[in-house]
Amino acid sequence: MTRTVITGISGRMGSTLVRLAKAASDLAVVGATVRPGSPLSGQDAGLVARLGTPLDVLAQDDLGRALDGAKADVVVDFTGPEATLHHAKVCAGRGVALVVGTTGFTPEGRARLAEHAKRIPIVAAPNMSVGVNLVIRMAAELARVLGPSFDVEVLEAHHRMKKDAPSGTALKLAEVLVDALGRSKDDLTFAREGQTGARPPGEIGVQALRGGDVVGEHTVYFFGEGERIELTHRATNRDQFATGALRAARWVAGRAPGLYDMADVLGLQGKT
Ligand SMILES: NC(=O)C1=CN([C@@H]2O[C@H](COP(=O)(O)OP(=O)(O)OC[C@H]3O[C@@H](n4cnc5c(N)ncnc54)[C@H](OP(=O)(O)O)[C@@H]3O)[C@@H](O)[C@H]2O)C=CC1
Ligand SMILES: O=C(O)C1=N[C@H](C(=O)O)C[C@H](O)C1
Repeated sequence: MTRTVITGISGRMGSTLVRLAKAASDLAVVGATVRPGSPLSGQDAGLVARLGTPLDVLAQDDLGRALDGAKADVVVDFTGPEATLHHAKVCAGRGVALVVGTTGFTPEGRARLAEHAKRIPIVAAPNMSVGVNLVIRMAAELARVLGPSFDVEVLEAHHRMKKDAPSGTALKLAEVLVDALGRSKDDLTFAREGQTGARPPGEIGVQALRGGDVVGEHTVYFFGEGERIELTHRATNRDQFATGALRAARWVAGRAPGLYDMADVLGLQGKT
């Protein structure tokens, strides 16, 4: 049984995680949190996460309090960059493993997460869907084989409430495409406007759409002469993100300290 604490349980991902963790026979939800000062603090986590049934675990507005006496193996965190970095510090101080789905970290934030991972095992990935992680690998492979004669563009679409852009997944795709094509981060173009001139060779475009209730869509375009390849993943609900995160939670509990990603969890050969 993996004893699991879930943060941000009133959120879109937090509530999905509580529902799927409760349904899993090998996971026990032993703690849950909401934002500090939230009026939901002290209420039953099942009700906060809109399960319709109590969970007999009270939501706390502080991760330390949620961990007190919980004997947790792992914390699963999909909140926001600042909250996640605070949670990573708390987990590192208590020797509890961590799964991070949060996106939108600055380079400094990512470095702080890596520092905490010297003390505890952390799985961090901008997209926990198995399908997306395979798409990321396929994109790298296509880029390597097609080479520089194809123009590469990444397009993502998300719901109107998403706070960061481009998505963490689009940035990960951009990173693996840069590597596969032997380019540099300077080749990434995040917006175009005005007299941009002809497309520079080697440019990799990354564009973001926002609107409605789009769960998450990513397409990598490979535009060639006389042909075009489009590699698309469309998420139609959040369950596959949560299922992947809970798989990561089972995998990371009890591991050696280190910063792991979903490729490690899924046993994919070599990192992209
Ligand atoms: N890796 C992946 O597969 C995926 C990653 N994500 C990422 O996950 C993150 C969350 O997304 P989503 O669920 O849609 O966002 P939501 O805004 O729906 O949920 C975030 C939740 O975190 C809560 N929160 C904020 N600060 C704290 C804190 N200090 N302690 C506890 N809870 C806190 C918020 O509370 P309040 O409502 O009171 O503000 C909110 O309930 C984003 O970064 C998103 O990009 C999303 C989907 C998949
Ligand atoms: O905020 C979201 O919703 C999502 N965020 C992740 C990202 O930034 O890549 C993953 C997913 O597409 C949903």
